[in-house]
Amino acid sequence: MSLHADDLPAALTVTPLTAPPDVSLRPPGSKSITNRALICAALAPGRSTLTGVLFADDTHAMLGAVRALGAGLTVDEAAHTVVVDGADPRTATGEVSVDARQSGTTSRFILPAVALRPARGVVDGSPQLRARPFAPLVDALRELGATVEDLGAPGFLPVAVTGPVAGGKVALPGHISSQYLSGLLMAGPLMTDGLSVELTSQLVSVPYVEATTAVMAAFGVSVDGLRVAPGSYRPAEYDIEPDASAASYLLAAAAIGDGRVTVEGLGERSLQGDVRFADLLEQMGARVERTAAGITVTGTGTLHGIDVDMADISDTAQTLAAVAVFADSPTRVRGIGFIRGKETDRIGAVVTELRRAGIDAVEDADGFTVNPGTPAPTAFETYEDHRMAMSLALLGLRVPGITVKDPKCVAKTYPEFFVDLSRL
Ligand SMILES: O=C(O)C1=C[C@@H](OP(=O)(O)O)[C@@H](O)[C@H](O)C1
Ligand SMILES: C=C(OP(=O)(O)O)C(=O)O
Repeated sequence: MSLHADDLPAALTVTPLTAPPDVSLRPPGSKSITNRALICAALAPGRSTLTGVLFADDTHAMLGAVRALGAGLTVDEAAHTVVVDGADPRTATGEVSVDARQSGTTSRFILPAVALRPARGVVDGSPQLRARPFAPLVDALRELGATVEDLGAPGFLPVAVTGPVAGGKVALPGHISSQYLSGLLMAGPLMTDGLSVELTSQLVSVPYVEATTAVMAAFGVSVDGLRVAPGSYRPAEYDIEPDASAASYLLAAAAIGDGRVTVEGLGERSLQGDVRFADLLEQMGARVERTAAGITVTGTGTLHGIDVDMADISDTAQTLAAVAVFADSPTRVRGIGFIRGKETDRIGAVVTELRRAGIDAVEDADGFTVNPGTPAPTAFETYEDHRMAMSLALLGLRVPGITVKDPKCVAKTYPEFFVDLSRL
């Protein structure tokens, strides 16, 4: 049976490891970097070539979105390459519509870019995405001079936006999602007056904003503080590094399975904050080696619980919850109340599912506590959340009878997840 997301059954029982893993793997390209590079390339007049591209549901959503924006695309999935012929959206005509599917990044990055067009553009997504918060971005775009129509409940998708957006100064909350800020910054240089953002609350997911400014710099635009001067993007040849959030499952497997896993291509100069997940495994007792070429985690047979703020790297909180099950003391995760607004309420979901397996997990306003235990054979619900599926599957490496329902949901960011898991 193929373990690619397209071919998976309605429920998948994970085969426990029979020996400690000892492998070196290269996860697919970063979702976050792919979707940033696609936006910047689409806004850069001329031809850009992106290599190491992730092909998954979230990036297919972005490919469709930048096509609607006017970019020409030549896609070679087998070679992980996309050639982008960028176009200036400020000269576009005609109504467009974008289906962002389940993708937060696509929807939050494309909306400010669509607002650069002097014509109407509709942005919508799946029912799951329609339930995720958009109000701060809609409010900011209105303040910057765009017309935004609520086509559904105010503050949620779908919306229609008509530009051009003049730009200037805008106040933006930071505590709900960093994606609003990243999306505004990327459209910033094409706003008539440029853009200057003032955060009105503490920013979460900070490393993602650093990744945004790094990708913008590669396409010739610099961000000074949270200010972008009017200007233009330059086309570029851009190689996308592997996905650090995807890597968390593979590195966690080394710790859980008392083996050794190397993730290739995520060196010390990675743009992704989620590479710091390895630091947490180290704090728990695993051995970690970092080189320019990658990260190696070696399980030592002992894992201790930790108390950690994961506001910067919250996509790996569920991965940590799975590792914490096998520690010798409780793990407390803090600072991540905002992940209740992701694909699902991730705090509620992870606690509910661990408890379903007989693990004593406790929900808090801003995180959770996992008390270690031995999971019972369980069929886990996954809430259409790829990270629920990938994290809970890790339990099945150590104990028999772990089944993940709707495993296909990994297609959002990591269609080959179960293929790679089987290589352990
Ligand atoms: O900018 C990005 O690429 C992302 C930012 C994070 O979202 P929030 O800023 O909403 O926490 C993260 O969870 C998401 O998977 C990707
Ligand atoms: C939260 C996530 O994605 P997004 O917000 O881009 O939909 C994720 O990939 O875990």
